[in-house]
Amino acid sequence: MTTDSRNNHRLIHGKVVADRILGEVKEYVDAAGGGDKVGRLVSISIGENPAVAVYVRNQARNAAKVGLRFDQQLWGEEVSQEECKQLILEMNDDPNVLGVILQRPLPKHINVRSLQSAIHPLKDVEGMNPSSIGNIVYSDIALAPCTAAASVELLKETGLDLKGLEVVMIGHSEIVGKPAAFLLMAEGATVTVCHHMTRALAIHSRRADALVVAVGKPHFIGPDMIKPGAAVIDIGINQVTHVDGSTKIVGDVDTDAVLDVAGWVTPVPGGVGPVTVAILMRNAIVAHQRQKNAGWLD
Ligand SMILES: NC(=O)C1=CN([C@@H]2O[C@H](COP(=O)(O)OP(=O)(O)OC[C@H]3O[C@@H](n4cnc5c(N)ncnc54)[C@H](OP(=O)(O)O)[C@@H]3O)[C@@H](O)[C@H]2O)C=CC1
Ligand SMILES: Nc1nc(=O)c2c([nH]1)NC[C@@H]1CN(c3ccc(C(=O)N[C@@H](CCC(=O)O)C(=O)O)cc3)C=[N+]21
Repeated sequence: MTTDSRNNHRLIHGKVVADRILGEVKEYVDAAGGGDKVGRLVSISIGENPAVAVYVRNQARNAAKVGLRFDQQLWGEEVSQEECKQLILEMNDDPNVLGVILQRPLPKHINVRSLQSAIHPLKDVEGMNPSSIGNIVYSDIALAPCTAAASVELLKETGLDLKGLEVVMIGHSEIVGKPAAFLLMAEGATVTVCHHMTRALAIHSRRADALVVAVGKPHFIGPDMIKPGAAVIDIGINQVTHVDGSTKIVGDVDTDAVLDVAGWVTPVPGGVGPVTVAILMRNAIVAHQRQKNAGWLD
């Protein structure tokens, strides 16, 4: 089924939002004296993972676009918890390190919560240190987990007034679903959070003015699951293999089918992904500002 061209205008393209954010970041970096002055963004991956590789490749591309130095570190699967913690603590004290992001997933023997806490809050560019997450409960949302923040930016792109908006979040992960719910509450939305224990999911999804989906199941949401005219933010990234063996990335939403009913839909790829990467760059300069205000930088 092809998408009726009449409805393609209902797609919210992430690139437009991402480019606007990247423009602001580039301006800040230039005004601060350029990448050498601002310090490098460190991305830590432990072991190989295709989804992480895509994300890190785009981080590198965007860092180059805004003039930030990017240090892509790939540690072996066998690295110990203690070694990781030691390396991160050294980065906290290294004035040339602007911020650190720890890519997920991590090997089973690594305690992600412990490593997240080891990244100093002022260098925690993904906002996943418990104290950073705590800030968004206090509605200090300037530096928040990237995908959650990207979802809110894309929802704002619709022009809908978030105050009192009925938003249903499907998925309650610590890195997407839960932070997104708090960010939406900070904007004044009325938020319902669903997960696999939620009974009669469709009752919730069909009453939503805006539906944010972070489940990880291809085409999980069809037109029967949404209210006509609703905004649909698709966070899912799923690789599907066709009968001919070719693979494709699709979201949690059946975009073509939903386009006939929804008011707005974010496509996958081309929606939340690019904005997630741009938000990481923006978080990096927020961290720089906070380090300056804390007297860490001369
Ligand atoms: N674009 C981007 O930047 C990013 C995209 N993603 C993508 O977002 C998706 C979600 O990832 P992540 O947030 O890590 O989520 P997780 O994979 O950690 O968890 C999936 C969530 O969906 C819920 N869920 C699973 N099945 C159902 C169901 N049948 N009904 C209702 N809820 C259900 C789970 O509930 P429960 O926990 O109760 O089982 C859980 O909260 C993935 O596709 C991931 O690739 C992730 C990070 C960044
Ligand atoms: N600590 C941590 N935080 C994350 O946010 C995180 C993570 N670990 N591990 C991996 C997943 C995956 N993820 C993506 C983000 C953007 C794109 C992205 O840029 N996607 C483009 C297409 C990519 C391309 O094909 O170039 C798009 O959707 O248009 C992809 C994947 C973040 N993740």
